[in-house]
Amino acid sequence: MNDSVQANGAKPADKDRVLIFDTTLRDGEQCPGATMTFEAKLEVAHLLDTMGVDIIEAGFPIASEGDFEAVSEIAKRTKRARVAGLARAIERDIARAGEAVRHAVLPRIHTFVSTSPIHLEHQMNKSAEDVLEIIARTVTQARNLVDDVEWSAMDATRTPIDYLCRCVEAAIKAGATTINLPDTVGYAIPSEYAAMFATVRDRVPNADKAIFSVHCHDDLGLAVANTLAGIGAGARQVECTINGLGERAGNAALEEVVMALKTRADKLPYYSNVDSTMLTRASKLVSAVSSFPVQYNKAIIGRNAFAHESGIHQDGILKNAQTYEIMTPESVGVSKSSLVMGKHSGRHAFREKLRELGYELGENALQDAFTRFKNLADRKKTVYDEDLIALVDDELVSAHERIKLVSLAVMAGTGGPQSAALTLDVEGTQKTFQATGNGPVDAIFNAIRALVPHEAVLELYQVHAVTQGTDAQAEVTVKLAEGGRSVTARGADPDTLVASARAYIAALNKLAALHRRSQESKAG
Ligand SMILES: CC(=O)SCCNC(=O)CCNC(=O)[C@H](O)C(C)(C)COP(=O)(O)OP(=O)(O)OC[C@H]1O[C@@H](n2cnc3c(N)ncnc32)[C@H](O)[C@@H]1OP(=O)(O)O
Ligand SMILES: CC(C)C(=O)C(=O)O
Ligand SMILES: [Mg+2]
Repeated sequence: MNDSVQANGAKPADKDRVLIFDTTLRDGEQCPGATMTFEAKLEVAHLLDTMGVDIIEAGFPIASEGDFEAVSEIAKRTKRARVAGLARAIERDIARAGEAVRHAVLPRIHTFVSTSPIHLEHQMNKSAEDVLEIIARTVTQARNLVDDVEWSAMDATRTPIDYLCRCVEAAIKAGATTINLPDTVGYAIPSEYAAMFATVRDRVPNADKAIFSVHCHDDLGLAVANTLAGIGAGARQVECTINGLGERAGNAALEEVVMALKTRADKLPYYSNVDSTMLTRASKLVSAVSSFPVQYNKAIIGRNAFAHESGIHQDGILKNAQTYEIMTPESVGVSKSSLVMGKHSGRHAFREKLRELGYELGENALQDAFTRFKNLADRKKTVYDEDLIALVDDELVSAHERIKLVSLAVMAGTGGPQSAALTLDVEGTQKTFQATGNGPVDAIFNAIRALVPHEAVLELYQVHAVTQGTDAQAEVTVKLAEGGRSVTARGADPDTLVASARAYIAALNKLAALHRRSQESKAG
């Protein structure tokens, strides 16, 4: 239930309540490729009912047997919301819609007819006077079936205002309890859409007998802006869809409208009864069942809506989330903001991320790991947690080692022989060697053998990708055996050859450490 409080601390009045009419299952399903199964529709309707949507437009019962079945089953199962079925201004459509919603606790028939000259002439082939008569007849028919009838003027925003007022008056006179003035083709701009509502509400003598409704399409990307403008001009029902699913560019997105009202209650003193913490869940469900992916940067529920990669923003978020977030992730059902590690990230976020992963590094180790991370991020599109773990593990091991990799350049390809120019830091002294080999890895290992002569035998060499993609970090495992002892070590890097060198060097360091320890114990 609504718990919103206005900026001045007062509870909003009933007259400021905006009814949320969800048409995901009707207008949303109308967009190419979004067809949902019967079971999926029941699941979506259940969630909409639970989250506090006021009216669920469950389908267009005349469209198909399946649509009829879905509307009637949703009508039977829905506990709190009204359930609407859509019908053209045609007797059989209205009868079918009435039949489908009749078991609902709160049934609604939503009937519509075109009012704009272009639709009347080219689609309906009817005169303006014909349509006035059709409105009176069909709304009366619907009202004889149910008490709650919504009438829509299809293409209202391209309809001359005088004629639109006559149609609205006729619909209310015939018993319509909700009047919807849709921007069917997404043509309106906010000031114009608001003016249409203001004029109709002002001029139509029986306007106070109906609730006015907005229904906006996003052809110009203005669906939500127009919706808010309509509310400002007195509309108290909003028709919208989860994820903005709908005809062509879609309908006004429910989550955007709900959160705009909630977040900007100072300028938009209206409220809805939708539980906003369920928005993310609803979005995921609709995306899954309609097979429509949600764009990453979609407002409110896109995966980047509470994700931050740039260092300056991450630093701000860590200090106080309100520096870069105007609503809390919890308010839309996301557990917390995420800090995404990438080439734009800074030290504050890097340290915090490592803490989350269980690492507490000293200043120098952190600085070294950060330098390697930046290097990695420059070469790799996404730095996953696993990449960081591999990188820091590697850093922790090599920090105490006597042999360190300084640089590596490899010549590989079909020409052969492959060669590797390697520089190592061996106990504080840099040494370089260029070796050839039977393949680039062999060349690298030969160079290491030349720089750090040893008897150890390579028993295992294995490569695998830490994360997915062609830019994934490679993790190489090397096993070396010497004098009855064997050690296994790993090296990670997006470059498999560098990872190979790191792994071999790490194994040598381990062998040396073992050797040192046994010498010490013999001496002690
Ligand atoms: C803006 C909107 O979203 S409107 C809703 C759009 N949604 C849909 O169309 C989805 C479901 N539609 C359907 O399944 C089918 O179109 C049906 C069952 C409704 C009708 O199918 P058909 O009888 O084969 O007609 P078809 O779709 O080809 O043409 C539409 C007919 O409805 C008429 N029509 C369109 N809107 C209305 C209306 N509001 N009131 C009365 N007649 C209308 C058209 O003029 C056309 O009539 P005609 O056959 O006399 O030329
Ligand atoms: C059926 C009506 C309300 C509609 O979807 C529109 O006009 O966009
Ligand atoms: Mg529509």
